[in-house]
Amino acid sequence: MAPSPKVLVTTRLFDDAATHHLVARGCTVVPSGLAPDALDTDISDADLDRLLDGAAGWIVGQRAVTRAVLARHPGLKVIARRGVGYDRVDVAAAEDLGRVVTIAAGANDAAVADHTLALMLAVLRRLRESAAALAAGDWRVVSGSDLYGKTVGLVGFGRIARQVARRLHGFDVRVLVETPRPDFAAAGVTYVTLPELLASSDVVSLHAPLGPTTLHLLNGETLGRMKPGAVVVNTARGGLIDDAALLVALAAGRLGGAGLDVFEAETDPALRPVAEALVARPDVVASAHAAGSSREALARGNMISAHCVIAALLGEEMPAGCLVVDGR
Ligand SMILES: NC(=O)c1ccc[n+]([C@@H]2O[C@H](COP(=O)([O-])OP(=O)(O)OC[C@H]3O[C@@H](n4cnc5c(N)ncnc54)[C@H](O)[C@@H]3O)[C@@H](O)[C@H]2O)c1
Ligand SMILES: O=C(O)[C@H](O)COP(=O)(O)O
Repeated sequence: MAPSPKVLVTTRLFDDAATHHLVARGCTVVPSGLAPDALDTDISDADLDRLLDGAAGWIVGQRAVTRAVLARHPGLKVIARRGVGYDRVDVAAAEDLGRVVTIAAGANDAAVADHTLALMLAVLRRLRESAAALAAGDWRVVSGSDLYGKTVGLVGFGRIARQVARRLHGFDVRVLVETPRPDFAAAGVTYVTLPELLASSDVVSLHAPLGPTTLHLLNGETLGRMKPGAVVVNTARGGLIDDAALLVALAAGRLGGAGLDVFEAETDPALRPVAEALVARPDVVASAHAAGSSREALARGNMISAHCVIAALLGEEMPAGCLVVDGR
């Protein structure tokens, strides 16, 4: 290993504490050159190759890490996600090429769970319409629905969904869960199939990773199986929902609204008009992939990803939170 291994940081909102830690452990930190809150998907391929030249570590945001990029940079030993989703990283290629891929497991699960509840409640209580009316000087009451007493269906039951379930118990709701491995004995949840969950839930909240089995999990057909007036919440990944089909279902009045933090348009600019039509709707409460980005979660994720890179480069044991992921 070079005496002062180069670590490229392209994830947005990286902070000084994590940078100083990398430097203190002998790394040379190379920033992306973008504005601190800009997405690394905005870096051109040529600029990325220039930035990665000679890098041993890469703390990456939502940018795709492809086999081709990895092959062009044989000195790149470790790719660390500051978050937990790694659907944009070709982990099979990384494994083939002997590279380490890590995530910051648990760094942002509380933040995403809080945000999920915020979206759920905001849609149910029609806070967007209420706030807009009041801002326009209209003091009428905009009446929404209780969360209390409802049935909430969670798709996926990993770190985030379990935190969502814990929070939901305080609302006295029935919690249904659909997951491929219903082996976690959680009090107060009932494991069901996806068709059962869709048919019974007043709120459907998505917490599964994006992959071949979850792409367009909610599409025209499955949205049509949901209870009339039900609410959809997605704080997981754009691509779990067919956004065009969701727009059709909302416009037809089939659903009660949607809370959306993630959109297909994030990775497919051709779908921008669909995302824009969704976020313009009064029954949609939206944020721009911010669920996991509370100040506290960012600080944790930044420091964990720095630790992951250092451990991989210096051959140390991976510290708590650093989870090495593979292609299986
Ligand atoms: N919006 C944000 O800012 C943000 C932040 C963090 C995570 N995320 C997304 O949330 C996802 C979940 O995060 P996590 O930390 O809970 O991950 P996790 O790996 O702990 O849990 C994922 C769960 O999904 C389940 N799953 C896998 N395939 C499924 C399928 N076909 N149907 C139903 N369930 C399935 C898994 O068995 C597991 O229970 C991440 O993959 C990421 O994409 C988004
Ligand atoms: O996968 C995640 O945890 C979220 O998408 C947030 O990722 P980020 O921390 O890289 O923004």
